[in-house]
Amino acid sequence: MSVPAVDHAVACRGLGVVVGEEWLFRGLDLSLSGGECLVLAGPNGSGKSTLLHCLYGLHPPTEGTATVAGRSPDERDVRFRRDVAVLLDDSDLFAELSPRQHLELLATSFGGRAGDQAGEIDDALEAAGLADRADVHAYHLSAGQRRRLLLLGAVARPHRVLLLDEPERALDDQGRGWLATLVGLERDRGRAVVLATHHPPLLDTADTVVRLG
Ligand SMILES: Nc1ncnc2c1ncn2[C@@H]1O[C@H](COP(=O)(O)OP(=O)(O)OP(=O)(O)O)[C@@H](O)[C@H]1O
Repeated sequence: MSVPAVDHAVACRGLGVVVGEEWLFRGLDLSLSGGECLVLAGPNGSGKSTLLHCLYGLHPPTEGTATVAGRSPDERDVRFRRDVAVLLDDSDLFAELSPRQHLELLATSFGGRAGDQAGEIDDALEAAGLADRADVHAYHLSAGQRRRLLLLGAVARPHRVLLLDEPERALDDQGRGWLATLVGLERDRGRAVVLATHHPPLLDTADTVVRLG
């Protein structure tokens, strides 16, 4: 499903975060429209995850402003969550649900009817290389298979903006190729993507690279 491109899907002005007594980053200006991808790069501890937390309303900036999908980030606000999908460090699965049940749950949670998206779910599982694991409990999945399912879950939600923290983690070469395709599809559908990565080929998917640290 395509969504209308949103001008300035992400906009930050003078954003800064202090951790302890030091500025992790400061004076950060970002501007991203629908259909664009912004990649956050930088060494361990440079603040990439913290910046993503700011954009999802999980970490208040020390100074400056952030606007995401036209709102001040607040993950408790259902209107915000309807526009902003996320895969963060601590994103997790329901151990007792299968990949298919996870995606069905997401489909029905956001207004769809059970069964309506069965074909799309099959296609998504196939593309992610999870077709033969579609009906096993999530606790039987490998780390890379869990990561693939978490990514599928993030993009299965309605959203205009997608935030991804090191989405390549635990993925093999084939999985990283699938991830790059997924990010390309998101852009084609008019979504704005912000991702933090240590995987250089993902930098090629970027319209803008912001290096922290
Ligand atoms: N709430 C917090 N309280 C204390 N320190 C924090 C907090 N949030 C982040 N930090 C510190 O801020 C620094 C940046 O962490 P962050 O996870 O944002 O970096 P990163 O660039 O994502 O690193 P990595 O590449 O290792 O994932 C770290 O030193 C971390 O310990």
